[in-house]
Amino acid sequence: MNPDGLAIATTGLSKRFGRPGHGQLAVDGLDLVVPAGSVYGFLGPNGSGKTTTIRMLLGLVFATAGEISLLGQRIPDHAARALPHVGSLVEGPAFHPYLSGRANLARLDAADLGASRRDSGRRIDHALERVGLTAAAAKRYRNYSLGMRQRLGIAAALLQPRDLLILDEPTNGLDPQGTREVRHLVTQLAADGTTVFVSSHLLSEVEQVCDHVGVMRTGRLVWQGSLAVLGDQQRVRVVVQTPDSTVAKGVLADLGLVEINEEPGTASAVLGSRAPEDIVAALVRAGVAVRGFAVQRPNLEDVFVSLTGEGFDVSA
Ligand SMILES: Nc1ncnc2c1ncn2[C@@H]1O[C@H](COP(=O)(O)OP(=O)(O)OP(=O)(O)O)[C@@H](O)[C@H]1O
Repeated sequence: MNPDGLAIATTGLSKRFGRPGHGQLAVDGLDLVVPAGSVYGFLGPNGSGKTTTIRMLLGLVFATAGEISLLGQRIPDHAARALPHVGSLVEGPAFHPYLSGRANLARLDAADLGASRRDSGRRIDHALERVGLTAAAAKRYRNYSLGMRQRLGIAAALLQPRDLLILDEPTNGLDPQGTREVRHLVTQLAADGTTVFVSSHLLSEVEQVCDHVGVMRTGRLVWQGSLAVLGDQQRVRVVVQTPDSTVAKGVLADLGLVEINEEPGTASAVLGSRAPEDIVAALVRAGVAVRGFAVQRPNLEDVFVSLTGEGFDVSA
């Protein structure tokens, strides 16, 4: 693969719609860094430029400025080298409602002139199996649930072996069951070693499946990084509920905990390297009446707010 270990890298990627010097800057100076093997959540409210970025990555629209490297190949110049290794789901493929899932895939597979005809059946079976649609393969597309439709779209992207999958809002419009199905599928694909770049306007969704995230706001990438930060012990806090909050505060301090807060009825601190059970034991030994004890891990929103100093507003 590419020498720098990145599945996608862009520098200064920008797109202006309309006349040069006028019109709207839909994407503004994006430096995306998507490590190979990652599940990268491309997060941002509707209209923040996610689809436009994805269309540029796939060579579907020209960038106004900037550079794109996809699997180590420059886009659009070397798109023909990179794109056969990239599966995508953008605005969903047009499926025929009266044909079965299998027959729909067969039509798309037949349109791929680079694929050998002899292996067609095997390719289709494999793609159906990977998205869990083997049992429903003979059902007409119009009778598929929304989740099944979306999974068929992903199956279409998987007719060939892929190193990278780019999915634009794959759970948009899905009910909770469909969302779970797609989320599970993304996790499975990633476990098989495929890099997945998936856009979403839902923070909770990205948090559940992704290990890297980029946050878009009005065309700009406002934060990008690894979600390993969520497991960072320095961000985990213990919260003690007790009428003896002043004594509890002293116990936490004696144990060497830092960033201690005390309010009437609660004392809290950063957990650090201490085991929660040792803290409870020390509190009890000191005669603190522990009414509640919680270990609070930060969620993506907390981390985002602490890193950028801004609220996360997906409805903007
Ligand atoms: N072909 C186009 N011509 C003019 N403006 C466009 C075009 N495509 C997108 N835009 C504008 O560019 C901005 C970014 O749109 P884009 O679709 O990339 O955002 P998005 O984050 O993917 O949102 P959504 O989830 O709603 O698709 C929007 O203001 C949109 O109106």
